[in-house]
Amino acid sequence: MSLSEFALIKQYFSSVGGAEGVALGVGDDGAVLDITPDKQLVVSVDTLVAGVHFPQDAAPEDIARRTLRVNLSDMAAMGADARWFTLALTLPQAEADWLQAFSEAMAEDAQYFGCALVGGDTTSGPLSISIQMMGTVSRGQALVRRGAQAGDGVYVTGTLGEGAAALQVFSPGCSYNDSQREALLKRFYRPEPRLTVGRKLRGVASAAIDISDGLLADLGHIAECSGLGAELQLQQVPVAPWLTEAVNPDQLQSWVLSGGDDYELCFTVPESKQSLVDGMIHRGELLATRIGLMTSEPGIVCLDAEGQVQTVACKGYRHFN
Ligand SMILES: Nc1ncnc2c1ncn2[C@@H]1O[C@H](COP(=O)(O)OP(=O)(O)OP(=O)(O)O)[C@@H](O)[C@H]1O
Ligand SMILES: Cc1ncc(C[n+]2csc(CCOP(=O)(O)O)c2C)c(N)n1
Ligand SMILES: [Mg+2]
Repeated sequence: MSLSEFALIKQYFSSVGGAEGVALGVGDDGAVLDITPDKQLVVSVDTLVAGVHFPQDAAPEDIARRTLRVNLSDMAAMGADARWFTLALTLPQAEADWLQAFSEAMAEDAQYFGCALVGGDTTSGPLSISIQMMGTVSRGQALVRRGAQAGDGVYVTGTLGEGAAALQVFSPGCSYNDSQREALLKRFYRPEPRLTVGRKLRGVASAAIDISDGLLADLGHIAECSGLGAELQLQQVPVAPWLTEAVNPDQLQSWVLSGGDDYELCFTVPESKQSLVDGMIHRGELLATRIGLMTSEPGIVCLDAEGQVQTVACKGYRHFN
């Protein structure tokens, strides 16, 4: 029987680390490593494979921006300042035009987000791009998945569902109009890594993760790592109004809760900090919405507007499922 992505990692790789200087190893959005008495290095790696993470015929500039931003999203989830990255590129062929467009877009985004390419590896084979991202935080300031406590509020940045909705644009017979299509493609290829939010949440959030696999799956990681569960108020989960109008409610709910590819942050806040966070949201300093509560009972419970428990079938994207 084939193992799922997470069972595989747990069985074969979760106990390989554990050396001196490893403040946090396998199991979070990035590892946290002690480098100086007051600074820690945050490291993560994410691979994008043609046909799995983006369409085979995607433009080189789109692939470059998406790959960099998806990796920056893990730094945001850790509350880290992104600093340096390496690039491992596997290409079916070396085409000058493709490489020019890819490298120009990557350089432009790297400059915009304040990180620098410092090395990599180039091989021939099916199109696949890996970025290893390195960032820094002051010691003890990294946001981690395991820090939530029962009673903490659950929040999410931005809006959810557009990542999954964008996949329809790549299918024949897609029913979006031109401006919707454009907005979804932008969202898919240029997700906004929530680096500023991550920084603001240092010392405030008790746990954080970025939503790559879907809200239920990724909030599930915070819950599991913290030995807790969560209650989600479904009607509070933020969705772009135009998407609510354009898509049938069942389809929309599945995209919002389980679609993935949103690259927003989900984070938890202890009660003592909630008025601070709610004030920041109210003043427009933090683009986030409170969507639920951490509970001591394991599992994620979804509640509808009447407080009734709703069963949601698909929990999120998994490789090898
Ligand atoms: N082959 C591996 N060896 C060691 N650790 C791994 C391996 N694959 C994944 N991990 C670790 O397992 C955890 C979960 O990995 P995963 O790729 O799901 O990260 P994520 O941040 O949740 O998702 P995403 O890759 O979409 O950002 C991370 O801590 C990651 O570093
Ligand atoms: C062409 C195409 N088909 C499907 C998807 C959906 N998808 C693929 S991997 C993934 C989870 C995040 O990946 P990982 O866990 O590897 O970071 C999601 C939601 C896509 N993005 N592109
Ligand atoms: Mg992540």
